Amino acid sequence: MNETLPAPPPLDDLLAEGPIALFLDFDGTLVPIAPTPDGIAVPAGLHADLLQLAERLDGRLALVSGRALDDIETHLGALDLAAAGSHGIDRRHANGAQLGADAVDFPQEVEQALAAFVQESRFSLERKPHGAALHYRGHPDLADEGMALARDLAAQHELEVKRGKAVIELVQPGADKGGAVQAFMQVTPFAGAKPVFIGDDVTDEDGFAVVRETGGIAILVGDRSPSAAHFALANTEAVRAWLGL
Ligand SMILES: O=P(O)(O)OC[C@H]1O[C@H](O[C@H]2O[C@H](CO)[C@@H](O)[C@H](O)[C@H]2O)[C@H](O)[C@@H](O)[C@@H]1O
Repeated sequence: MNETLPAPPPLDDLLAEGPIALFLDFDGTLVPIAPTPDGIAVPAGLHADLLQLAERLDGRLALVSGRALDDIETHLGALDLAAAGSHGIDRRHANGAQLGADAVDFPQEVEQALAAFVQESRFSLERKPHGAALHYRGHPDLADEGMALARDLAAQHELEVKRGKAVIELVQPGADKGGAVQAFMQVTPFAGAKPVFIGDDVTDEDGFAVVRETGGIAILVGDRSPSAAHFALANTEAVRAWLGL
């Protein structure tokens, strides 16, 4: 638990002050971190609980994840929620309609280069339509090698590198969670509400920065310093309890 950040006020208290728009990270926020991306244990009824919460917020709830949207659907079922996947660049309204421009596909030659690289290494490759992730959980010694490769490929193909928990990712320029929050906050039903962003990873700091700049509330899950968050919750269980799930 972050010792310098206080717990957020109860959700009911925030709602009593006015409408809020809730932006929720997925891994490490709603679902505990697991050894592999497919090995997560999704709490029973999570999707139904989120739908109920979204209804309570008049639809102002969006998932904002590093995962691809179709990957999240393999774990939650067909999404009836607003969501932004692949680090926020692939955005959808709750009815499934695209929000903004279509996200650009990940270059095939980069995916092939990564696939060839992981065959000869202890990394595992997560393919996404708009990015790719090199996972090295359990092998922290691989981080420098992974970063060197990712930086090279990013420079050659005009991509960007993101680091997360035991993962190095290549993404399209502009893929960041802050951009997703800004995009949702311009449209119904989010516009005019106070944004609240909850996330655990360094990639969530982009979302924190945007809600901070726009008078919202940033909530860190776990511990990290520095962070732009105002408040902290200890873990995914504390998040679900705070949300009333
Ligand atoms: O933005 P998020 O929803 O938090 O997604 C961030 C990345 O999460 C996943 O990787 C992380 O979680 C895995 C399962 O717990 C874990 O094995 C891995 O070490 C973590 O980095 C996902 O696989 C990535 O695509 C997301 O970008």
